[in-house]
Amino acid sequence: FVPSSTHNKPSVPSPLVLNVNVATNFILQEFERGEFFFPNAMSSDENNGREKAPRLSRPQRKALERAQKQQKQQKVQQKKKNAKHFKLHSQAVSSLTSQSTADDVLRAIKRAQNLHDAEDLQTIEKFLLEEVDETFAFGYRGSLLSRLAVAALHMNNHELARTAIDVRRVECRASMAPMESAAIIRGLLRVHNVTDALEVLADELSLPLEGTPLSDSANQERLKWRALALSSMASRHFFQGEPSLSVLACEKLAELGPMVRESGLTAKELDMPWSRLILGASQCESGRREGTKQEETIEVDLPCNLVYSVLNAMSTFPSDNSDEVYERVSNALVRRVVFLTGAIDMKGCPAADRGEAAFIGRSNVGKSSLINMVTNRKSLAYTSKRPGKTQQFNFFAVNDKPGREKEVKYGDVMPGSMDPDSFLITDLPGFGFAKVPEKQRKQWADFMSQYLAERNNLRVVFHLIDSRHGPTDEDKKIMNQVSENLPARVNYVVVLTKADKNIKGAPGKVSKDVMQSLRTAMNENGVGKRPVILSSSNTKLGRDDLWRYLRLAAEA
Ligand SMILES: Nc1nc2c(ncn2[C@@H]2O[C@H](COP(=O)(O)OP(=O)(O)OP(=O)(O)O)[C@@H](O)[C@H]2O)c(=O)[nH]1
Ligand SMILES: [Mg+2]
Repeated sequence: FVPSSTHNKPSVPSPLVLNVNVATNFILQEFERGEFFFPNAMSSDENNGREKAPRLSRPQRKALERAQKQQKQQKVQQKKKNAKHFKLHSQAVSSLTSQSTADDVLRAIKRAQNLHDAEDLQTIEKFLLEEVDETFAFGYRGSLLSRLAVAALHMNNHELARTAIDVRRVECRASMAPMESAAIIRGLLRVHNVTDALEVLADELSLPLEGTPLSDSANQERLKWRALALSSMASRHFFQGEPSLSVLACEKLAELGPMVRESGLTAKELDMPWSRLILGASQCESGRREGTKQEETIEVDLPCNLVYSVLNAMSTFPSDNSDEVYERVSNALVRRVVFLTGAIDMKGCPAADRGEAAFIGRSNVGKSSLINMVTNRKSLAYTSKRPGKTQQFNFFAVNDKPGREKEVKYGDVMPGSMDPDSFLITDLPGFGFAKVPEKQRKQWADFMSQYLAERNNLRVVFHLIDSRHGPTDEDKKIMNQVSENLPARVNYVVVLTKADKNIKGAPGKVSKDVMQSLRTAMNENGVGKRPVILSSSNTKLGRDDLWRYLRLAAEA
């Protein structure tokens, strides 16, 4: 209030008095308004500072002030910059810095995905691409990028996903985990980007790794995740009604199966979702039968029933003999089955209007039981402890038109037609049973040779042999007959039965001696190398193998 210059001029007192008065008035006014600021209330530091100030020269003081100001400005700018790039909406992790942990980033990604916060996701991407290098989070940057890609796909941000995938592949290749590739593939499939999914599969999950055996743990890991990625592909498209892509995935799985076996991975370690795949395939198939429009993205030959594609892939993999899976297979492949007729000669056979599979073998070897097993019915074909139960050629129709049994029983004429995968099963009387009169035995034998040679819709003959005893003389005769008369279009398959009763302490296996005598008999009687299936109607062993051949009848 009092200009310092006035102190230097004591010769003029009146303005000073005046000024003091004015000042007092002003103070009082301000006080009344409650806005007064006491000069004495200033901190002693400030006062001291004022007193100390003269120690620096003016240019020095100014320079100091400038430097301080600049420093302050820089700090503010840095803060602003950080806030612009890496400040997140997320409260759990509100900003990312190079000191953040992988867990922080992961939490931020998850939160952004859950909240559909596109801005946060972009901020995290910028952070991962621009702020940190490969040393960040102990080398987990690649994993974070793959998680980011998955989140981006969830939010339909394809561009961001692509960048994350590409950068990961180029900069973090060494640390890429197969599990992450599989997750990315799943993400890509979810948004219908099959092209990219196949590309990731080919680039990141190809096999085998150079110079390493398949049993190597890195190869095993890849095998496992490649298999799971392919199953995701198959399952997703089955459920979406796009069978061609699923069939393609199943074909790739079937190629992978033998490698998986070679690697030593077990069914338990793989934990393949076969049950779900079969469910998907059968749902897709029923849509197909009902004429629901199905998307065809690529050119692939579809089987007569999509379940066969899954089955084909499944049979190349190590099996865990899951009842649930087998149940689903039979229920999907045998939706209806009906006894058509019994025949004692060629005239009595039903129309040869679809493929056919026959079960032949010695009396009591388990033919009727095996038919019940593959069709998942308890007593479709009658079985008995007493040999000679089946006394005629019994014909069963699988997946015939609905209501076919009414036609058979009452002669009604039903509308509709059989399904594309319909086929016939023939249960034959057993040979070699002494109690059957000679004349009847001769009649059956003649009928059988005629049937094998002339039944032109026949596609597969299962020759059943007891796995405990090996081939009998009667079996050898059949082999001879097959080699001489069976047309080339018919597949001949040997089935070893009752494996559950086999070798004490090692049920489900067949003894070397039996196997040796079988191979010798096959060679000596002209059938040579043919498929041999080990089966048991009790434990359902061999069911998927049997179905691989039944498929030939269904597809005829
Ligand atoms: N433990 C065991 N017993 C079986 C198996 N398959 C069949 N059997 C039994 O073997 C007996 C004969 O079975 P069938 O299925 O009637 O045999 P089949 O070949 O049809 O006999 P025929 O009609 O006389 O020619 C029955 O008592 C069945 O329960 C099997 O895999 N394991
Ligand atoms: Mg029988």
